[in-house]
Amino acid sequence: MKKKPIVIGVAGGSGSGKTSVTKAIYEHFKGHSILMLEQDFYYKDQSNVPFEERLKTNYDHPLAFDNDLLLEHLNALLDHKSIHKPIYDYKLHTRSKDVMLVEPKDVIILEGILILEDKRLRDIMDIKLFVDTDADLRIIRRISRDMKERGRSFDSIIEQYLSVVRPMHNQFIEPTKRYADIIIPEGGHNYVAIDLMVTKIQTILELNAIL
Ligand SMILES: Nc1ncnc2c1ncn2[C@@H]1O[C@H](COP(=O)(O)OP(=O)(O)O)[C@@H](O)[C@H]1O
Ligand SMILES: Nc1ccn([C@@H]2O[C@H](COP(=O)(O)O)[C@@H](O)[C@H]2O)c(=O)n1
Repeated sequence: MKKKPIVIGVAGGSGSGKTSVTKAIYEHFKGHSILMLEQDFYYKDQSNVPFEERLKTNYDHPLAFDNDLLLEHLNALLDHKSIHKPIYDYKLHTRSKDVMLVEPKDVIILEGILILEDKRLRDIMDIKLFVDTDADLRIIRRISRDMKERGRSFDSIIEQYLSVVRPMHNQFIEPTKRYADIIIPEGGHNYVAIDLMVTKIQTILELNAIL
């Protein structure tokens, strides 16, 4: 009988370095049986909402996400079935028309600002990480990334940060730190924490292979 895949959750504030940590772990096992599932790709579809309205959506509130679909997909992968993962477009603020076929794998890394907020998701995770980075570093990283990669202006990033991102972080994201098994300071360049995670995953995979 096939072993249940290992699910690792990587949470943390926007700009904390979640994606960098996730990619570092993923790269280590690349070519092996591992996949990444980004909660951001499961923002609710807004293709029927006018663009001007999409600009006003609160993307840092738990209700912005379609966690039901995320859960459905996770359960399918745990059942060794493939899924059609949505693709998210940060410039258009909605899902793209395309989807991505994702085959089931032995290790699933689930990454997102609010993945530890939903008990249903927490209960599926074998290891829960929280990437913990000070707010000043997070906003500096976010400005740089959102201007380069997400088509945002400096003014729009600051306005969104002060009105939504910061208060939602304090209300919903920061409190989920208490659910984490491991807290990783500073994110993507914390090679000690990344190496520890890689070793842990390797051990679980080796045990699964012999048991
Ligand atoms: N430890 C770090 N030091 C400096 N920059 C970092 C570090 N970790 C991540 N970054 C950079 O900060 C930005 C946001 O990181 P990212 O991993 O996308 O964060 P998140 O997924 O939590 O929003 C990226 O441009 C990334 O290259
Ligand atoms: N249309 C959107 C959707 C999301 N965001 C912001 O993305 C952040 C989460 O992604 P990270 O990679 O930074 O974790 C979240 O804080 C949203 O504000 C957005 O700006 N526009």
